[in-house]
Amino acid sequence: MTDEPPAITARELTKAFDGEPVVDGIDLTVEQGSVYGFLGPNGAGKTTTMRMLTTLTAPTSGDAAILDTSITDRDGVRSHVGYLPEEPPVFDELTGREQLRYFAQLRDLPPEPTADRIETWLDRFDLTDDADRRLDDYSKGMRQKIGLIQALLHEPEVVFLDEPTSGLDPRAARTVINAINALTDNGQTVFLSTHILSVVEELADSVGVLYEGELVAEGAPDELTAAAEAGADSTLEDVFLSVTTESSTATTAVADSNDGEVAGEPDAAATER
Ligand SMILES: Nc1ncnc2c1ncn2[C@@H]1O[C@H](COP(=O)(O)OP(=O)(O)OP(=O)(O)O)[C@@H](O)[C@H]1O
Repeated sequence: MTDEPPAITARELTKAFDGEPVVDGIDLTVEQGSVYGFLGPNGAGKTTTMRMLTTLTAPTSGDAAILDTSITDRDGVRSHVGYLPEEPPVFDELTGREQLRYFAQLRDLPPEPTADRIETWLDRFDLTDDADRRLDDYSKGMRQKIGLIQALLHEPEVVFLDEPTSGLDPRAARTVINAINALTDNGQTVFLSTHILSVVEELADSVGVLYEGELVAEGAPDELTAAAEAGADSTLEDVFLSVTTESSTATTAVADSNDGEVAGEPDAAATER
């Protein structure tokens, strides 16, 4: 389509702890302006993958790039990415507003537009009235919102979100989902890890399922569900369950990245990775 680089590429990306790979040679390509839903059971290696892609931990082997900037270039990658980890890094003794201003300073963001932007985000997430309360008085959901604003404040091209709706009430979760949609409208890319499959179904342009450190299925949500055993009635949950059981092998429906189609019958669609 264009010669823009992908937002994210990973080649044979591997991380081992004590010689045991927890992320085992994954290959990924995420196009700019898309939402990539990253699924997998607890302990599959999702957070470790995101930590590698955001330069918080170095791979044992393999390589990855954000917009053509290798993850070995920490400062280069940091300027392109925002990251909301499962536990947002905030200082309990600061107020919500102070935390965001402090983060803006750390990022060397220009004070004036940033101050306005902070107020806009606080308002959007219904936090204006609580912005001068200390973070140790915040609920989990409120801290989550501050963490999310922090990940978005510098308007990064690529945003990594680990369970962004965790702890949020339905209204706040809807605000986050709408905010994710607005990001992609703005050309930003979202790499979204969540266990809430309805969020992935609603938002993701493509989905990858990680199981025991390997990418066992990948494709557009409708392609994955079409290739699942239950056929037309399949849901992402069916796909998730079928590719993440002990008995499943790492041979599952994977969309052909060239033509976006899953070939043939469900069983025949199985592709070795
Ligand atoms: N620093 C570490 N040292 C040793 N093992 C680690 C370390 N960090 C993660 N692991 C192990 O790597 C595996 C993958 O963990 P990871 O947090 O990436 O999984 P996850 O898919 O994000 O899980 P969850 O959905 O529960 O958040 C787990 O077995 C975990 O115990």
